[in-house]
Amino acid sequence: MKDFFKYYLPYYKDYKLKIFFALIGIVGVAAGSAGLAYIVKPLLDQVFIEKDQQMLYIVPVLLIAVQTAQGVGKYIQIYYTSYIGQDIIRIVRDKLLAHILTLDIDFFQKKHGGELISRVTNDINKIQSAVSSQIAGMIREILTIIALIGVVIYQSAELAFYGLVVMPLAIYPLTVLAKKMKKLSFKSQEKASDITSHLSEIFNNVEIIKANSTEKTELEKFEKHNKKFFDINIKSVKTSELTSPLMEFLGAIAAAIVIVYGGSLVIKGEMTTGTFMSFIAALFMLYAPIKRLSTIYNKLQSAIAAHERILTVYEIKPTILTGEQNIPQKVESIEFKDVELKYEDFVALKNINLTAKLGEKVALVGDSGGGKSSLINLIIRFYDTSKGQILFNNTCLRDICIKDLRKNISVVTQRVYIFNDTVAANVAYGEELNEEKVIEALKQAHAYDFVKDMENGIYTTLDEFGTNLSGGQRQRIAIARALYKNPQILILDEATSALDNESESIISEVIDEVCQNRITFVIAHRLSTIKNADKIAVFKKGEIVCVGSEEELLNNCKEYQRLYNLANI
Ligand SMILES: Nc1ncnc2c1ncn2[C@@H]1O[C@H](COP(=O)(O)OP(=O)(O)OP(=O)(O)O)[C@@H](O)[C@H]1O
Repeated sequence: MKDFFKYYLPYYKDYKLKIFFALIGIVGVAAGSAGLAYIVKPLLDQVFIEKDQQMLYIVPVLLIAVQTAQGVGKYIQIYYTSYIGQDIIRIVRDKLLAHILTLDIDFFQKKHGGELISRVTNDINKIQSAVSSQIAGMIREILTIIALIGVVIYQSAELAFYGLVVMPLAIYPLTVLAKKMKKLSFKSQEKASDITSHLSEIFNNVEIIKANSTEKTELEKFEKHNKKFFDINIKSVKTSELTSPLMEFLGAIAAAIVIVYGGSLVIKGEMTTGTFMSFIAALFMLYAPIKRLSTIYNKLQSAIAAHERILTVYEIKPTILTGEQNIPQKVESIEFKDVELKYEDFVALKNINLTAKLGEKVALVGDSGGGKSSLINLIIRFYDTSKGQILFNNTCLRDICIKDLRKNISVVTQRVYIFNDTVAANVAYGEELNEEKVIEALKQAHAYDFVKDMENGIYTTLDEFGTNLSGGQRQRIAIARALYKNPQILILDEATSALDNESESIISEVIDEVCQNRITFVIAHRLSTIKNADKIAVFKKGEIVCVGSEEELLNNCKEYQRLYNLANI
């Protein structure tokens, strides 16, 4: 718990004035509670026993005053503590996402998107109440306890001893319960994250689920996760709610002792009824904040568990580190020298030697799993080589600033990402929007003809999945986006494989046109797309087995001949 508070303490320094107001509120609540207990004495002794007329009016006024102090105090405290808590959590959430976004692509491929969403939402929400209302609650309850103990001791130090002696007895069982709560919270958050993961998987794959009629199977899987989540939460309720009866039991024992001992003092005339009643009121009122304090302590365990889960994300550091140099003004060549790539222990590429020159279109072909996409992963530095070097002119790729590198590379994949925004914003994604440049890029991609006929031209809003476009149109928007950047390196990864023959031939023409003045890599399953390639590299089991023009390969490369024959069956 100490570590938890130490971690969040620096965040509070920007809220000094707000903390001050919150504290005033907290003091108001604590003083109000103590005042209420104290009023019992003049009410009984002076109003009821001594029949003091003046006090008859003073006591109710005092009562209204202390209740108002308590109410206003509570309002002020809740407003300011919530403000501080929400704002800290906003910053923590931004910071966590900023960190996650610096991590390697490998991290995202291994982690479920849903799990990450759960960290950024569920886990952080758990911390929110801890850094705001629970901390304030703790301070408030502690102050209230101190104030009430003050009243109790002031009324009778001797009785106070009997009333409070049972308190230390509560410490051990409460600590055991808190430990159990922390474990359960950890498990509960894990389950919550399983649920978000599963939900995001279902919604992302809904087309496959419906097409295969597996709604029931998916629902059953979900129900299992949901039931486990329920079981753990019920266990948590069982544990945390034990605190209350435990405290009530101990409170009753204390009250019983006080009644027997204090009652005998009143009977003997050694204590006034008012003092006794004020004492017993303070004692009863005292057990409520103690009970609340232990509940807060339990809830804090769940925040601590969430915090520990978040810390594990912070412990992961990016391994793909940026270089300092800018990408060459003109990339004349990209050279792979004895390159090897490992995914953990699996060697996906080995002995790769390949050169691509300015103006060239280099095609990568080969069986599925041959290593074509892995080569692209290296160029855009999603992964780093485990051996060998990649040179841009004479500059080592690792020495180039990643941001600058990616600014100069455009990738078009088979899966087109459309954002829920206008055509123009989709084309200019990540860059400043320039209308003329958007139109130019759309024209180059042979997309302007259909875009200008849309309802609002380039300002027509596309939906997230691009469902108001055909597959070929989506692909052309993606090519326009790639060209808008005017990249030095253009990568087309299976960009035409999802298209029908007509769309494919249009896109292939577009690709031929846009290859000039840059280096282009094309991965294609259909060999027809790469007929005009300057160079074809044939991949087999992670190695390049032949490189050459189509004609050369048809004459000399058995693997290419095999692929060619397969394609022409
Ligand atoms: N992120 C990864 N982690 C571990 N292994 C991977 C990863 N990406 C690819 N692989 C493995 O590396 C090998 C090469 O994969 P790669 O995607 O480069 O092949 P490819 O030639 O592009 O295949 P396809 O034509 O099917 O896209 C495969 O065996 C694949 O399972």
